[in-house]
Amino acid sequence: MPSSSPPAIKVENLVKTYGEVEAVRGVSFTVARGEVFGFLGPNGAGKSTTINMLCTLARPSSGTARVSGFDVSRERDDVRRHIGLVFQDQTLDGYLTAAQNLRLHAELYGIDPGVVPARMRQMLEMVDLWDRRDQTVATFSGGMRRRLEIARGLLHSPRVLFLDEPTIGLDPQTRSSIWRYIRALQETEGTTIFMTTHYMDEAEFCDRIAIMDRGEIVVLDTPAELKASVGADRVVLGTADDDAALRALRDRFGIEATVAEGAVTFHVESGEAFVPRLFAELNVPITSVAVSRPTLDDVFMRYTGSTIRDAESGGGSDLNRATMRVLSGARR
Ligand SMILES: Nc1ncnc2c1ncn2[C@@H]1O[C@H](COP(=O)(O)OP(=O)(O)OP(=O)(O)O)[C@@H](O)[C@H]1O
Repeated sequence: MPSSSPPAIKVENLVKTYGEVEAVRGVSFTVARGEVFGFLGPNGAGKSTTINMLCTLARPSSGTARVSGFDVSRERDDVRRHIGLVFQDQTLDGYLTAAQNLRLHAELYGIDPGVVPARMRQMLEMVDLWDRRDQTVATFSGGMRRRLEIARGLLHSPRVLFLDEPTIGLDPQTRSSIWRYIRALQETEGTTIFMTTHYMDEAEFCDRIAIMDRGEIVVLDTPAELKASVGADRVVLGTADDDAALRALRDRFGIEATVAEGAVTFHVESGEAFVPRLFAELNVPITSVAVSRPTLDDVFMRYTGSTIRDAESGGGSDLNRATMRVLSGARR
């Protein structure tokens, strides 16, 4: 990347307060051009508020953000021209056909009419809706609508595409095809993708992930580095004599293991490399062995204190978090 080209997104000390609630508490990060950037966090963490500021839908209380080189407060129209949005609230017109929805969007964005038909075809083919272009959207399934929204969000060749939970509620097949489009886009058009998701398996596909909690970014790195930061692999052993295995692990390897759920359990840096040594040196018959690497679930748990599923199901947490924020703000 030439040094003269600005990053896709550059955020510095961005703050958003709603009355007493500090929804976003001074976040800073940079997203490189062409990157697929994942934004995770429990409900009420401040993800939507941050995205809304980046998309010029909400004004920052303080701090700065530049998208594709343009300031979100002072150059809103320029920002808007260079971004695409696929949000959770559906904004397709059900009475119009797929093609009509896209044409409307092309007009709103002032796309050169000469290039519209070819671009429409390209996008509709990418999301496998070309054959359905003349059907009304009201007849589409949820997955088809979402695919059409993605096609529409891309019609004007945005530099940065914001996706808010693009695959929520979709079947695994549609989810994986949406990911195929996202990757294809990144490769063919160099589009930067900024997305939120609650699916940890999808977060794995991101180049980098930021985890937000209570208005702050608590960690930001590649999925691999994040998992490495959580630490050691977990090894679960079935043995013929657990007590003897615990003693042998301590004496021979200096490992303090425990018996959990009927199996000898411990953590080591590199589980796979360790297993052959176990078989060779433990001197206690091993009946089963399972090694598991830290997952992004472990990462989420480590940095937010809850699993993504618990975080998702905690319906009342927004209010609690807001209250906590007010209280913690008041203490400062
Ligand atoms: N318009 C608003 N007025 C008042 N408070 C708001 C407003 N929008 C968001 N908040 C508060 O700001 C905090 C952050 O909300 P936000 O929607 O950004 O979180 P989120 O991480 O996107 O959550 P979710 O995963 O549930 O979408 C919450 O406490 C929320 O109640």
